[in-house]
Amino acid sequence: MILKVNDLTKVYRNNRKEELALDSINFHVNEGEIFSILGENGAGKTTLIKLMTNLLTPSKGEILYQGKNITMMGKDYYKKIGVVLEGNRNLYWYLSAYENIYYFGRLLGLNKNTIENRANELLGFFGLYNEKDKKVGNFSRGMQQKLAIIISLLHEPKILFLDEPTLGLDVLSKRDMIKKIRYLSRNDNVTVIITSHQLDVIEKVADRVLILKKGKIEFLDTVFSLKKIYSNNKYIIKVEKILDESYIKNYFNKFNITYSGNTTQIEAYVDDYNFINKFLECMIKNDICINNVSKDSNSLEDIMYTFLKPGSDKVESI
Ligand SMILES: Nc1ncnc2c1ncn2[C@@H]1O[C@H](COP(=O)(O)OP(=O)(O)OP(=O)(O)O)[C@@H](O)[C@H]1O
Repeated sequence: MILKVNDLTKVYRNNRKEELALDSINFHVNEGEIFSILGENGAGKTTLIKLMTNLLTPSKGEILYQGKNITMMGKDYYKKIGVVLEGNRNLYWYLSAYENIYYFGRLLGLNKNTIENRANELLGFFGLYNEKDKKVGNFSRGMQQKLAIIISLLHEPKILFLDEPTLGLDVLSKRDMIKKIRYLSRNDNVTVIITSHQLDVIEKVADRVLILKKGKIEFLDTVFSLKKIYSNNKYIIKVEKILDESYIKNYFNKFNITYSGNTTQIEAYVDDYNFINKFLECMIKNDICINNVSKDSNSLEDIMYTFLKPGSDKVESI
């Protein structure tokens, strides 16, 4: 375990108004894991990240880094963490990539040799070595994002905080970024704490997800168990005949139908596969051609949608 969050509470006080942004939350982060923080707008993600990066102080509770309170650690804690909260906005656009690295490296207290060695290694790793002398203002969004991450990794932090690292990236750059994040975690044992509204990214990259709702923890476990617990038993059946809704109702309680030409596609939600069997038997008995039967598991996005839907307190079956 690298971070331990105990009874963490944050109350904002403005003009005599109080806003409880985080309400006594407890969790830990394991060393080397990719830990993702999710939740709807206003759930408390930014507040939590700001507390974990020591940019805010808790109203109650504490965060321990390897057993030490991060508020007490002060500067020592900053040596352990790398933070990319606003991506490219941290960079100087009129300086080259290398000049940016050098400038921030010096601010981090690193000497010239260390910066040079580390810069060459990281520029190579992120595929930016040949661009190192170009002005950052001429960089694409993906290149700027990579450079911001390079700078945050210069001092070899143990924990890397990434806020929306793939926002605005094209498909290729997004995949590349996912690969790099996984490499950092798996090969360099960097703990990555990541927030993103892009759930396809989280699904591919995260080991565990913490879902916040109104300042409380709604769920905390692996992506795998989130999907296992909350995935619906949805089956897709395609048959070569136009079947009436009233007919399908004999077999399934919850379903959607779409028609195309002479085929009917049924999305059926069942807890018991026997209902599918009975339906298929009937199709065979009546000489109706079955084109497809498949099980469709929910994506993380589907699951989050049910979490965040107004009025939903728990994930429900569709
Ligand atoms: N400086 C502040 N003063 C008062 N209230 C605040 C402040 N910052 C955040 N809040 C409130 O705290 C709650 C949590 O906000 P936070 O920004 O942490 O949510 P979030 O999950 O990061 O949202 P988003 O996805 O929109 O960025 C919200 O109700 C918000 O209005």
